[in-house]
Amino acid sequence: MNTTTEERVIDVTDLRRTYAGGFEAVRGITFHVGKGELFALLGTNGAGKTSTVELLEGLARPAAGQVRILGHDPYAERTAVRPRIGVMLQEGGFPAELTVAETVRMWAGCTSGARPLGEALELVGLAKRAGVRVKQLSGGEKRRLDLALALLGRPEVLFLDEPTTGLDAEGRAETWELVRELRDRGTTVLLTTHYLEEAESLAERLAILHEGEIAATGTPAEVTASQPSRISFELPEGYFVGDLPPLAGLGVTGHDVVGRTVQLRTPELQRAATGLLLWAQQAGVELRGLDVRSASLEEAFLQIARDMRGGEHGDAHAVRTKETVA
Ligand SMILES: Nc1ncnc2c1ncn2[C@@H]1O[C@H](COP(=O)(O)OP(=O)(O)OP(=O)(O)O)[C@@H](O)[C@H]1O
Repeated sequence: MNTTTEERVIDVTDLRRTYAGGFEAVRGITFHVGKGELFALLGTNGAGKTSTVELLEGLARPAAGQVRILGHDPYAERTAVRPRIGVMLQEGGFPAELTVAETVRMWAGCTSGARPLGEALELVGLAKRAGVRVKQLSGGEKRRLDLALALLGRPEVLFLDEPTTGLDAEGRAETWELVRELRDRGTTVLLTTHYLEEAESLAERLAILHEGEIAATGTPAEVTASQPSRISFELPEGYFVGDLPPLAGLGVTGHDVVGRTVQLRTPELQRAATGLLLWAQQAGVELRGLDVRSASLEEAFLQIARDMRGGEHGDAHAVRTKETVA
């Protein structure tokens, strides 16, 4: 997305975060998110997602670099930024003895222009659970309560940290629908998630973090396009791999054979599939179990993580403590 500096609701430049002991969890990342855009931050465990999001939320000060949320420094200008953002943390940590309604009312007391209780609960499908104590909620219901609280002040910018963890398929779909509606009404959303299909389905753009750096960024289609597509099929009776047309000539860059199943990898899906099907037609054979597909975001993610591990350093990560120095 080509946004001017004024349109950038989230603007991150060469951001770094260092913990006590000198461990650098965020190593100079740059990205921006425009108004009404949904941007996903993905990464393996320990990649630096939470460390980054905490800087964006103004909970810690960067070691270097700059964050601007709605044009303000979220750490130094917290009072200007806080009322305009909604934060859904990974662990809500509500008092267990309070009911859902009491929890929302308590939160509303600290939120300017809070939505009415009924509206907040309706939004996340908890209206019928208003009188239930928090300790009796399921994991998924607690996530919805987290979301209701994040949405209470009608935020312009919404930070969602693993919003659908613990939700069943239906709950996840409902949350996705709600997040889409909020985005369509102009809310800017920064999402971190372990569910790659969640990012694929919701995000206009995303960044894959690995060891504190951005390993890949772009639209989901751009990120997956960087990975080879796959064609798999069963070798026809009486045929061997050597009987196939020359694979390099079809733009195939790699292949595996397991039993009689062949899997081809290619960055030129149309060329490879056409060549293979023409060959099958001319040979008068059927390619049973034929499956032709572009890389999924999940495959791209796993491949990027593997590639990055190839150039690993490791030692610098061994020594670290749990205190923030910056
Ligand atoms: N307070 C801290 N002190 C020292 N190191 C920390 C601290 N918090 C996080 N780290 C380290 O920083 C790195 C990034 O952690 P972070 O929690 O940001 O990753 P993440 O991408 O959010 O991971 P996950 O998906 O597991 O939540 C990890 O190696 C982690 O061990």
